[in-house]
Amino acid sequence: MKEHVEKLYALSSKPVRRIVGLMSGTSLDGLDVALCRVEGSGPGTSLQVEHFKTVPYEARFRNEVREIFAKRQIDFQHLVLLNPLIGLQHGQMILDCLTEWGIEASDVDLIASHGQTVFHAPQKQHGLPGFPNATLQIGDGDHIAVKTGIITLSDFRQKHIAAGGEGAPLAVYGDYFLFSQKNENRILLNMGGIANFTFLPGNLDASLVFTTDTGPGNTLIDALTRQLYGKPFDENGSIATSGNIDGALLNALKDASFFEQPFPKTTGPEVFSLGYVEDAQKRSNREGIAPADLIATLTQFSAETISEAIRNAMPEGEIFEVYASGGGAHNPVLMQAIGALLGIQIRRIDELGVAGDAKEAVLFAVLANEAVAGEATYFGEKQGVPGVSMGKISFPG
Ligand SMILES: Nc1ncnc2c1ncn2[C@@H]1O[C@H](COP(=O)(O)OP(=O)(O)OP(=O)(O)O)[C@@H](O)[C@H]1O
Ligand SMILES: CC(=O)N[C@H]1[C@@H]2OC[C@@H](O2)[C@@H](O)[C@@H]1O[C@H](C)C(=O)O
Repeated sequence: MKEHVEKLYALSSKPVRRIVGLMSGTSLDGLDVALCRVEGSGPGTSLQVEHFKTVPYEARFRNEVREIFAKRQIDFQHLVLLNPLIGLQHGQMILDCLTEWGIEASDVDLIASHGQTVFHAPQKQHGLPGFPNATLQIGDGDHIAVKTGIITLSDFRQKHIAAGGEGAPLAVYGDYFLFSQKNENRILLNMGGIANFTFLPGNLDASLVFTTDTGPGNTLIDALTRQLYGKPFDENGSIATSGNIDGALLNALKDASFFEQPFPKTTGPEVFSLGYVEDAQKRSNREGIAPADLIATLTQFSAETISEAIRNAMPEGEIFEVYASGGGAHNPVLMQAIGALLGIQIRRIDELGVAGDAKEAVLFAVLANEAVAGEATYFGEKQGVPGVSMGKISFPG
């Protein structure tokens, strides 16, 4: 309908847009909801997080998603049913947040919804000749738009693949626009289920900017803590602190083709799963390892693969700062191990004005802002994809 297109067109020239960014990550802990006030676009973007909340998922809902999450064989009907269900649930969660914050839905310009990744399959991972990079996020945008009455952009990753990427990480776009700083080389490290980082050169040269996954962040620590201790995660690294790192198992864990691949690269819990750990235990003859030693070793595995990736990305002798975000930034064992391996004090992204837990939701608000009001930004050869506009538009009526 013309009325919707006209509204969208008017949005593109508003001086300030109010955008709700949403992220539901691989940890399945909840929906991150960030209400952002965004001015300008591209390198001229300035953004303020007005409100942020992680709406926790109920155990039943989390288990429903786990039934299909990162699995090659699933009940197909279950996947089809979850697509609208997640859209509706996310829509309701947004409405509840807005009520809590005293904001009318009519005062929000856009919703930017990542959805829930259910399977990530870059070509380098699936290896099937003739098949492209692929990834699937569910939680349909039309349902969010109709439920909330707010124009919704969703399914951001497909355009990245269509333009030659692996569909992730998309962090580079938000990181470059919001956090680049002249004369400071920055690594923005996000440690969710999977860890990734963006390199932002202090000379602000967009063609040197790039972003990549490094491998597991918390996903293996979470999976084994769930299995061995019946807890969702190793709170404050207390289990890891009580265990010892096992060198033989650590070497077996690090012996995987993903770590040999050049940057940029992506992965997911499809690879870094319970089966991955069991296989490394078998190869290193550590099937009987004490639970705390296993958690300590998995924590060190994340820390070493993250630090080695950062080292490999930085030119020799170059000075840089690392700003951490995501749930892993709350794990002191992980943070200290990375700092020790890199020989620097790891800082937190919160110092740069955005709460670490909100950063990924904010990223999608930036991507939606770019789609509606931005110009093409060239990121050069290193990133491997052109500066495309991402996200599919759903009108509420
Ligand atoms: N206090 C804490 N101590 C240790 N770990 C923590 C703490 N708080 C959060 N975490 C870890 O952070 C995880 C959640 O991180 P986050 O929400 O950033 O991940 P995600 O966004 O779901 O994942 P991804 O970024 O891979 O999509 C938890 O599952 C847990 O492992
Ligand atoms: C396929 C997918 O959902 N990937 C996520 C995941 O979580 C962290 C890491 O793996 C990253 O590559 C990506 O998310 C962030 C938001 C990104 O695209 O930058």
